[in-house]
Amino acid sequence: MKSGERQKATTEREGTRGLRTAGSKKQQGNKKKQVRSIKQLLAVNTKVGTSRGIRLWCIQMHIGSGGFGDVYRVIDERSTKSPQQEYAMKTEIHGAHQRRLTIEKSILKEIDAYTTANSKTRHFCELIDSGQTADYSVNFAWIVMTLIGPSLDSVRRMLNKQFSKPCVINMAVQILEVSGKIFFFKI
Ligand SMILES: Nc1ncnc2c1ncn2[C@@H]1O[C@H](COP(=O)(O)OP(=O)(O)OP(=O)(O)O)[C@@H](O)[C@H]1O
Repeated sequence: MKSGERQKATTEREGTRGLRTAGSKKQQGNKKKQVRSIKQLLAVNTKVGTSRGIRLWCIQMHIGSGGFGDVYRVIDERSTKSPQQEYAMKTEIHGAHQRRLTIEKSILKEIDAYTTANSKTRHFCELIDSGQTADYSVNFAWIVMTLIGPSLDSVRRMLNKQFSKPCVINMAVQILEVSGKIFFFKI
């Protein structure tokens, strides 16, 4: 992340009030989840933004967590659009894996530049905003991107592990298309 982008975040909450500890008893059942339980999630209505940013992101809900970050549904509190457009914010607590979000951000930027220049169908999330905050007891870096639907895995579970044949073919075509693009980007 460039130094100019390392702006101090503005928040409407102070101290650690915007944070809550992640993990229920069930979540603490295995080793991976035990690691997650000591991390903290941002509470609903927490505001995150940069001092020079036009947008102020308001946390709506925690969508899920990956190996190195948490993902939230957010809206831009300063937007006058109605209905409010929803986005996804991925956060990363500063630590051993910090560079993963930086790498993800540069990949999204590169893809953005390509898709804008070539007006190609999107298969990737658009990078909307990014920043870093030190306003809470834990520092975290964040990116805001297009909000997409639930993962294929959760849809599969919702459908009792049954996809129709046309659906499978449609998914296969899209996966091949996106694989071709990833190859093009040499990611
Ligand atoms: N742009 C997005 N819109 C909606 N949900 C998202 C978005 N990005 C990620 N998610 C969801 O957030 C959760 C965590 O995603 P994340 O990308 O952090 O980890 P992952 O892909 O599951 O694993 P890994 O850490 O190995 O990349 C997943 O349930 C994913 O479906």
